[in-house]
Order: sequence, then structure tokens, then C-alpha cells
Amino acid sequence: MNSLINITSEIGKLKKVLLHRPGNEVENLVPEYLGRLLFDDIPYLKIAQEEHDKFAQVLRENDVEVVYLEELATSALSDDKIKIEFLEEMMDESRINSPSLRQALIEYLLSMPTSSMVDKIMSGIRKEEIKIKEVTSLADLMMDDYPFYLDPMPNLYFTRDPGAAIGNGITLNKMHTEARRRETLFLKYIHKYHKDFKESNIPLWYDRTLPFSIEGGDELILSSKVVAIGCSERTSPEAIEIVAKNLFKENTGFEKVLVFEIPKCRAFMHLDTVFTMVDYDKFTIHPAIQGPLSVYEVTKGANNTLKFKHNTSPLEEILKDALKLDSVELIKCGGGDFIVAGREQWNDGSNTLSIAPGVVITYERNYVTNEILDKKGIKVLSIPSSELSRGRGGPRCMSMPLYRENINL
Ligand SMILES: NC(=[NH2+])NCCC[C@H](N)C(=O)O
Repeated sequence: MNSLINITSEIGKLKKVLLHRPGNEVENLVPEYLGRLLFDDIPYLKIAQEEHDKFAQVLRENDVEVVYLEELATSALSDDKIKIEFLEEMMDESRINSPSLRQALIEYLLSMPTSSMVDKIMSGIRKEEIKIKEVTSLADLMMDDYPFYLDPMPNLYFTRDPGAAIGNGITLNKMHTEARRRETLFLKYIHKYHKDFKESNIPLWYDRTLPFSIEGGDELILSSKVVAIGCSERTSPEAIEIVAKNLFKENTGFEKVLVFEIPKCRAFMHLDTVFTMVDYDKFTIHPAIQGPLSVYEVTKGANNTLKFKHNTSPLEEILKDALKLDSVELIKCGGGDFIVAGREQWNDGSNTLSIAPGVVITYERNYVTNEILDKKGIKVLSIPSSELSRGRGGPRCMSMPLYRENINL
């Protein structure tokens, strides 16, 4: 038990959240590598930052403490020994094998104040920034036209995915794609060395060194007893089993994992792109997944084993039963209209961030879905989103809640 991390629902009053303001990493996107870096277009950074600042402002106005990844990372890496350990690991995972290049990069990064070093690693290092003093490998001599020694990490503003808080612990995730794998190193060092985290002894329900991928966009905390995890393009059944075992073993109060198997495609990359919780008994859903969705239940068996069941009931019944509710309402993105739902879901119409029961932050461009939510009695706080949405993630993806007040659910 610690007082730093507490997430026992999707909707309890949000008190503290981790964000990352998009930085120069976004300016290192070029058309040639967009797909590999998981972008469909290049956001205009200045406007993306203004939109992101508005997001942070709405959170603060609603009594949420906003902390930034860069600040936590800078503070975790302030000690020189820790900084070197981090840089060595970053070089390994960036596949910097040439000894001279590695040394040149490390010297370059160490010459900066820690916060600039963190920014630089996030934004990537271009080849012309570094001079190699002595040739120690064939690669040092051979010049290909790939522009970077260290790739940019433009997806960092989706803080939801590298890690997720569940109860009083976190999953430190193994990302599905190479493009995002190094992102979790920041969280690893924060967890291990940041004063507040270190003192709090936060349990890890999953570790990034495990071989199976899992991403936070697939992890939804439905109640203090039930977690929903998407089995998706990004999250594997093996990782879900490991998380379930750890949650059940540690006496966290969690009793059930509902596994939502969703189609494995880019438009539905994580569960939270098609399904989120907005109130005690209300959920948003992309109508296109209702047909193909399969739900499985994982519960605790004897002697640290797991029990599995395919639940073929309608989704409403499954949720009612899991949350002990008399009724639930599934609110369709775009009102269920094929074109509107498709368009708004592409811009994260279902990707709402609840900051209290019945209060959500959404993108203002999804005006049809926003109006429907409003009519259903949900308070909708919408933020500008022309540029942020180009990264294919909405308010839920752009936030890692650290602390929510407990609710009765
Ligand atoms: N939780 C989410 N839905 N995150 C969206 C992340 C988008 C990002 N471009 C990616 O492909 O990884």
C-alpha cells in the first residue's frame, strides 16, 4: 500500500496525472519513416503544444495535479552513476554497437544539463550532430542515408501506453513495436530511482523485460475488483495471464480480468480506441467492434492458477454482471452512423478521459459523439485537437492517471 499510486476505477475523481508535452521529437518526423514511427501525418508542433497546454489547463482547472514525464525523468537521473547506467541501457536498446560512436554519443549527452539530455534523447540525435574521433568499426566508416543515430520518440505524448497504474502498482510495459520500446526506459528509471517512487515501493504487475507485449491503452480498470484488458494488435494473451496472476496473487482486491478480444488492425489498435468508461453505468463504444468482439473471463483458481471462461453473453450483460449493476448503457461513437462513427473514431471519438464520474475530456472535433454524450447527461469538456489527433490518440491515450479517489464500485 502506498499513497503515490491509487487507481481503483476508470472514473473516480482524478487527482494526479502524468503527461508529456509534445516536443522536438515531433519535428523529427519525415514522410519516409512516418509509418514505422506510427504516425499518419506530421503535426505542426507549435499548435500541438498549444492544444496540449489547453489539455493540461483543463485538468488543472478541475483540481488535477499535472506532472510531466520529462520532469520526473530529470529528477530520477540527477545522480551521475544512475545517469550513466541509463545511458548505457539506452545505447544498448538503440543498437549503438560501435564503441567510438557509443562513447561520442554518451559524451555529447553528458555535456548537457540533465533536463536537456532527457529532451535530446526524446527528440532523437541526427548524424551530423556527432563527430566520431576514431574509427573502431566498419559501421563508423560506412555512411548510409538514414538520418539518425538515435531515433526520435514522437509517440511519447501518449503517456497511457508505456505503463499503466492498476490499484497501488503499475505495469511497466513491453511495447509491441520497436518504435515505442525505448519509451518505457524513462518509466523504468522513474520507478527505480525517483525519490517518491523509490520510497513508495510500488509493485510491478508486469515488467518490460518479459517477452510478451502489452500496452496501457488496452488496460481499463472497471472497478476495484474488475480489470478489462484488450487482447489486440498490441497486447498478447500471454502478457494478460501474467498480469492477472500478479494481481490475484498480491491480494489487491482484484478478482476478475475481462479479456476483450478486438480485431487486430491499426484503426482499433488498443481497447481504449473503441471502448471507454464515462460514468458508473455508461460506456462509449465504437459500433464496428460490437460484432467481432469476444469476451473471456480470467479468475483465480486454486494454488496460484487461473481459470478461464469464454463468456458469450451480450456485452451489456457481461458488464452488468461484472460491476453488479441493474443496467448499463453503451453509447455509440457517432451515434452508430457508419460514416460519422468511422470518421470520429479515427480521430479518437471513443477515447474519452474520465476525470470524475460522468465528467470527461474529449476532442472537440468529435462534435457528434460529444453532443450525444451531453444529451446522456455526461459533462463534456472538449479541447482543441487539429494537430494532436494526427498521432492517432485522444485524451485517454495522452494521460497516465497516477491517483484517483476511490469510488463505490
Ligand atoms: N492508448 C492509445 N490508444 N494510444 C494511441 C497511441 C497512438 C500511437 N501513434 C501508436 O500507434 O502507438
